[in-house]
Amino acid sequence: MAFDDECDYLFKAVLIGDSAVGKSNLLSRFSRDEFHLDSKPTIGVEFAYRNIKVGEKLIKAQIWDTAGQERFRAITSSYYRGALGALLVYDITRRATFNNLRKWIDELREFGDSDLVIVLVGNKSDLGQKREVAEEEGRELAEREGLCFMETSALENLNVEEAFLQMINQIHEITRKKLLEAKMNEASTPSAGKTILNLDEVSETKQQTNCCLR
Ligand SMILES: Nc1nc2c(ncn2[C@@H]2O[C@H](COP(=O)(O)OP(=O)(O)OP(=O)(O)O)[C@@H](O)[C@H]2O)c(=O)[nH]1
Repeated sequence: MAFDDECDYLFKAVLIGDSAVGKSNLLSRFSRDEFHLDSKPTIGVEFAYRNIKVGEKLIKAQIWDTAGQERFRAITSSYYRGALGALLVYDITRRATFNNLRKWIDELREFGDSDLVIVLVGNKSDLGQKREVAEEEGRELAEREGLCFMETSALENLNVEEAFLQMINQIHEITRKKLLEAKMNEASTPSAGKTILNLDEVSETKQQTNCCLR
């Protein structure tokens, strides 16, 4: 997490998944409300920003998109460095992209932060007649792996906002807890008599639990 002048927090999040599952279109839909039927494979890394208000705080989400194709991918470790969230995307009309999720989850666990918030996304839900992966299969995998889950359509703009916001809200929640823990640690050291804890903030944090918090 970082800070800049215009916003309270700057979060980095990443998009991953096989080629042509719709990562770039999910990002363009979320950041600019655009969709491209003829989008070209991503080469290297691209990113986009969007400002979101969560409670009283203004969050700037910086979202990175890289190629699904191995030969076009940027160096993996730097792609994940500093990321607090990830949208892991497959295409509900191509089972191979679902079968490959194991590889992506292993990569996330290897290179990602231990607190990384991961939302599993089954994209192209508008193509129901070509479906090869049942919604239930996505949900079960997500439950087994402790991830959030959502089916989306970048084309029809279904659940796109929700998927990103779910990730951003979870990141915000985890960050708040960490800041609070740091404050409490500070308060419990003898030299930190000046730190005043806001007990409303503590109880509010305790009450908020949801599927992504592990
Ligand atoms: N029907 C439908 N097509 C989609 C949807 N999202 C993306 N597409 C199409 O799928 C193709 C690939 O989309 P991209 O967004 O470029 O996929 P990507 O995952 O970024 O691909 P790489 O850059 O190669 O990793 C394009 O032809 C898009 O128009 C969707 O929700 N529904």
